[in-house]
Amino acid sequence: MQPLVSIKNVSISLNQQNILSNISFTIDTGKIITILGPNGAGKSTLVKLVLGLLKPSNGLIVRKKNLTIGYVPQNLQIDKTLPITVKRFMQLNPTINSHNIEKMLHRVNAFGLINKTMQQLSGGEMQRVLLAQALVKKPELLILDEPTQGVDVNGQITLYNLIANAKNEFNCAVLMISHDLHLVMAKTDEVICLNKHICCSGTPALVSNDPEFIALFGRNAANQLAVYKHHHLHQTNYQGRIMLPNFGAKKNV
Ligand SMILES: Nc1ncnc2c1ncn2[C@@H]1O[C@H](COP(=O)(O)OP(=O)(O)OP(=O)(O)O)[C@@H](O)[C@H]1O
Repeated sequence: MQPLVSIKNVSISLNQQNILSNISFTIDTGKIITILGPNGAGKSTLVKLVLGLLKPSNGLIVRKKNLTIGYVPQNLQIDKTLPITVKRFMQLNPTINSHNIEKMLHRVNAFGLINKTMQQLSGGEMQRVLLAQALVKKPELLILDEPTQGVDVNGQITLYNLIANAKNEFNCAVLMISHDLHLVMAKTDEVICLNKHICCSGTPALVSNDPEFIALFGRNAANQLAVYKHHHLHQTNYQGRIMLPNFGAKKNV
């Protein structure tokens, strides 16, 4: 099957600064890809390239013809002086009818919020509404940039479950940036570890069999988390989130 997006040897420089080099991977229907990497690694830049908001300096990005993309940003800055209800927000896309809007809000457990203003929403509620907004046009590709920032642990679990269910229901692909390794990895098909280039990539299945990890965290945690063996140690700071620097997947050095 033709990939939804094919990224071939892509590099990008911004203001004479080399941001990403030699990036190659494909995004295929029905797959969840998680991008992880330290601050400044180029994760958001890569997402912008996939979205078509930035053009590569070198290399090629090929998108399936008429590809529909749903995008969930990190957060949405809404002017406090311009209150807008969830319903009005969802109606900003005039091609979507009310029935589908209500159905999608039900789908993400946010129907009860329909008459609230966007400004009133908690972090988790806001992300569920943004997810509904991204899903309502039934995208072939769902892209999420750190969707759980500012969301508590229960909210994170809910959100990742919704994302995985949506992928199954709509048979779309998911590309997301996340630091929540312990929550996200069990639902991820492929991890791309980025630090201005792809350091390594591969399936989280490797993790659960890593004896060091099992010894450290136990089998239960191993089922939830991926361990990747990494050739070069990056100075990453995940501020309490688990980041294991020793990777064992596909190498790209
Ligand atoms: N328009 C720009 N001009 C110059 N440099 C830029 C521009 N946009 C981003 N950068 C730089 O590119 C690098 C990658 O930025 P990017 O936002 O993609 O990283 P990130 O991995 O998403 O980081 P974070 O985890 O902190 O969100 C950073 O060093 C950033 O300062």
